[in-house]
Amino acid sequence: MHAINATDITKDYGKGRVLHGIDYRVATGTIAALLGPNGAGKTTLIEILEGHRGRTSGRLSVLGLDPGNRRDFARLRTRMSVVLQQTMLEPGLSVRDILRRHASYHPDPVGLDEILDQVDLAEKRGALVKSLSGGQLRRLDLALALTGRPELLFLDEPTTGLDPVSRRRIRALVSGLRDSGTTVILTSHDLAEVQELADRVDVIREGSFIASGTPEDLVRSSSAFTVVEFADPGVPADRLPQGASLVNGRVRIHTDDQDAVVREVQAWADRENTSVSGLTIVPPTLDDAYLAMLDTGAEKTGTTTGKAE
Ligand SMILES: Nc1ncnc2c1ncn2[C@@H]1O[C@H](COP(=O)(O)OP(=O)(O)OP(=O)(O)O)[C@@H](O)[C@H]1O
Repeated sequence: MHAINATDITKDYGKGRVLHGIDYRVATGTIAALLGPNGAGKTTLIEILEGHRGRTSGRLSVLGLDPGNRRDFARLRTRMSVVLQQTMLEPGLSVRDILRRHASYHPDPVGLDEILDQVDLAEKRGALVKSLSGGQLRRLDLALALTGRPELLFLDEPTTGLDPVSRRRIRALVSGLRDSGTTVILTSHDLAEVQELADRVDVIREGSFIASGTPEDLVRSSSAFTVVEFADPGVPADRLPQGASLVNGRVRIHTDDQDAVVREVQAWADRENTSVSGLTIVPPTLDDAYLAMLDTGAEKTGTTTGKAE
C-alpha cells in the first residue's frame, strides 16, 4: 500500500519548468525524507502532494485521493496534517484551549493529557501561547498536527530550534508514528536527523530525483569516503603511508576500501618498525554522501572526527 503514488508529475511556473516528470511512491507507515538544495523543487512538490498547489501534468494519488480535485482535497484535509516551520497561533489563547478547540474539529482526537505528554508540554497546559519559547511553540505545533490522528503527516524541519532533550523526544515520537501506521514526509536540512529517522530518502535537484533509497543505500552508493585514522607514531611526514595526511596529531587516510588500507597500514608499520595505536574507521555519513552526490565542488568527502582538515 502506498500513501503517496505520483507518476510523471510536472510543474511549470510561467514558461519555466521546475518539476520534470517526478515519480514518487511512499509506502504507508514509513518515514520518507525529501532532500535537495535551495530551489530544487522540494516545496513545490510537497505543496502539490498536500493539494496546496496545482500540478501541470501527471497522475497523483494521496491516501487514495487526488489532492488536485476539490472534493478529494476536502476529504484529504481531515486525514493529513502539515507542520510548517512557522505557524501562526492566537497569542492570547492557552495551550489547553487551543488544543481543545483543535480536538473539536476531529471525530476521534487524541486526549489532552496524552498529547501534552507526548510533546512534553504537560507543565505548560495553562500557559498562554504568547508566553511560550520557540521550542515550546514547535512542540505545540506538533501536538496540534497529531491531535486528529493523521494518516499522513508533512513535517518541515521538526526539531529546528529545540534543545537536545526535546529534540531526542520529538525524534522518538516521530519514529514511533510508524507503529501506528502514520506516513511521514520529512523535509530537513539536518541530515543526521534524516539518517536516524528516515526509511527512505529522495534527493531532488533542479526538479528531478537524482537519488532514492534507504539512507544506508545512499551512503553505500555514493562516492563519499571512509576515514581511517591512527595516532601519529612520530615518523617523518615523507615516510607516512601513501595518501596519508597528518591532522591534529592523527594520521588520516580517505578510502573506499578500508580493509585494504588497514592491511597496508599494518604492512607499513612493520616496515617502519613502528606500531599503530588508536586506529579508528569512520564510515561516511548521509551528510558526506549528500555532499558527494551534489558534487558541491568539494573533493570526495569523508566523515571527519570533528577536527579541522
Ligand atoms: N510561485 C512561483 N512562481 C515562479 N517560480 C517559482 C514559484 N515558486 C517557486 N518557484 C521557483 O521554482 C523553483 C523551485 O522552488 P521551490 O520553492 O520548490 O524549491 P525548494 O527546493 O523548496 O527550495 P528551498 O530549499 O530554498 O525552500 C525555484 O527556482 C523557484 O524560484
